[in-house]
Amino acid sequence: MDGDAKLRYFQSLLSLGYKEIEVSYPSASQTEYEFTRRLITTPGLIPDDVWLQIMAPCREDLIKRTIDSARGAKKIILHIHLSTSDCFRDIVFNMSEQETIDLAVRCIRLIRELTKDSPDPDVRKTEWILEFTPENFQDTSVEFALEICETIKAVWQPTEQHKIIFNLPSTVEVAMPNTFADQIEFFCDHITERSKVCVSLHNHNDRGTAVATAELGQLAGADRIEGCLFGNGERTGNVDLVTLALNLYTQGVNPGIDFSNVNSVVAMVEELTKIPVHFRAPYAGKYTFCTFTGTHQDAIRKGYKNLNALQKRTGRAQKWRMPYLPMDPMDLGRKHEAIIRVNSQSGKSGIAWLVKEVFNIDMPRELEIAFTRIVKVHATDTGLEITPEVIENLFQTNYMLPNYADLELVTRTISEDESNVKSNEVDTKVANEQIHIPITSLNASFVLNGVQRSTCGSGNELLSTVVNAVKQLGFEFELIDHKTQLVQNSDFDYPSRTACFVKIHSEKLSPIWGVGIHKSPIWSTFQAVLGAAGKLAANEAVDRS
Ligand SMILES: CC(=O)SCCNC(=O)CCNC(=O)[C@H](O)C(C)(C)COP(=O)(O)OP(=O)(O)OC[C@H]1O[C@@H](n2cnc3c(N)ncnc32)[C@H](O)[C@@H]1OP(=O)(O)O
Ligand SMILES: CC(C)C(=O)C(=O)O
Repeated sequence: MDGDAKLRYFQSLLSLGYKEIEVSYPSASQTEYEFTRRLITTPGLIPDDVWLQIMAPCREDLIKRTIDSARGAKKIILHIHLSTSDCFRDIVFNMSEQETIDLAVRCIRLIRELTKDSPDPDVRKTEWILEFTPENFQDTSVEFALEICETIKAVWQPTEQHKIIFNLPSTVEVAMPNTFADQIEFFCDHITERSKVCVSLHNHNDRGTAVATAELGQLAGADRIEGCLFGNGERTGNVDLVTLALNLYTQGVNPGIDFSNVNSVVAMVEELTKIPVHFRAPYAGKYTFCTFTGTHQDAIRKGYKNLNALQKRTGRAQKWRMPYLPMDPMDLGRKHEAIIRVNSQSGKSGIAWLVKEVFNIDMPRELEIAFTRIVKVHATDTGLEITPEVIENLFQTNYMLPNYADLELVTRTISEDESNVKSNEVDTKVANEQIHIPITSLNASFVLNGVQRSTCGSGNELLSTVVNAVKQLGFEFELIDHKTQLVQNSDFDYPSRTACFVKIHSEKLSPIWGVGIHKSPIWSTFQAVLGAAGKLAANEAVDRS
């Protein structure tokens, strides 16, 4: 990242709520040094309660340069690292334990002189905290780690107000989380002047257990954890701070970090680091709140129904209790609509969910089963995910009039029976199951696919009247089932619409469904019956040929 990108990243971390941010390795390059200077010298970039952390190896020349980069800062955590494991001491440094301690002591003495003991009052105005990392702590004998930390503490002389940070890393993760936790517990129990020590963890993910290791280490006594958003870092990365924070959140502990718009955090990190966040990353992945399989979709649909019913009954928000979804996606600024994804392994619940999203209708159970068969054949044939657009297309093609939206009512005369319901009441009256609107005759003119047609029919009530009117157009069929439903998108959706579901069959062919949706119950019934009759006739024609 260049300076501008680093600045944006820094500001994003601030807005999420982080208070200790490692911003640079000033001795590594001019870019790192200048970025540190830019943060410190640009007024207003660093809030008063935020600590800048800067990092250096245990080398005098590089430490001097690092401290120089911090001139004028209010609060600095100076982070020095030196490996303590046998493997690194032998192979990389060729130093004994005593030589390693001696090097550390020399460097900490130098740091004291250049910071809190400096003769320059301006340097002493900075609040200095020393952080020391015995690198490869997990692979270091815990006795030696303690010995070097005790020695460093004695040289630095921390206070309770400005504790020394001992940052104990699994630099390369080489053991199970419980083993690491035992090492941390031992360290916490044996380090002296514990109230002047902040025990910090720094976990890498080589065994894929960085989160578990950090959490167990914290339970074992650690006070602080270092990590990166989405686990970026060398090799398999550092511990993922997003997961750590939201794991706390889901246990009812406020992590003090705001991920209420997690998608924007993903976008920021992906843009600046050019490293994508995995689709299945905990909490933040694109698929985290998507379910592809039928039984999961069914359970979640029931979960939402249950939650909504409880909320309606009690008039207040309910505790999150949802199969398969560990937290409410809304808490992360994510949407419920994204939850159901349908493919060839989905069942009727997921498909019904999408139909509800697209048309706002609850299909009768038998129609759900019939439509699921159609969708699954399509999903298997194409091998693709079923999107709302595909659902809309399949549903219309199979159950609705072609271009049903173009079906225009030209004229309609209605005669009513003795109960004398006024005609404008008829249009707004809706029943949830069977509709019994007392219409006994109907003259309908309509335009379908650009062709003007008209028909008339009579019966005992709306449904039989419409069925007869459609039969007058030359269709032969018998009505088997019929349901009507109110379709209301929102409180403002007035007048509401009616969905009509009919199932018909003929002597030769198996049953077929038709669906109509219109603000007039008469017209939605007409659409449903005409749509099903037309489809049945088309199937018969195919059957004959
Ligand atoms: C576990 C971690 O992630 S620690 C963080 C690591 N981060 C970085 O290294 C980023 C910045 N690093 C750099 O810019 C450079 O490596 C520098 C400036 C630190 C050193 O650069 P150079 O002097 O050119 O050496 P180089 O990059 O080859 O590093 C290896 C040298 O550093 C020494 N070294 C490695 N770690 C440390 C340490 N913690 N303390 C002191 N010396 C160290 C090695 O022993 C080796 O010394 P040698 O040349 O005498 O054998
Ligand atoms: C320098 C330290 C903190 C480190 O990155 C590690 O040991 O993993």
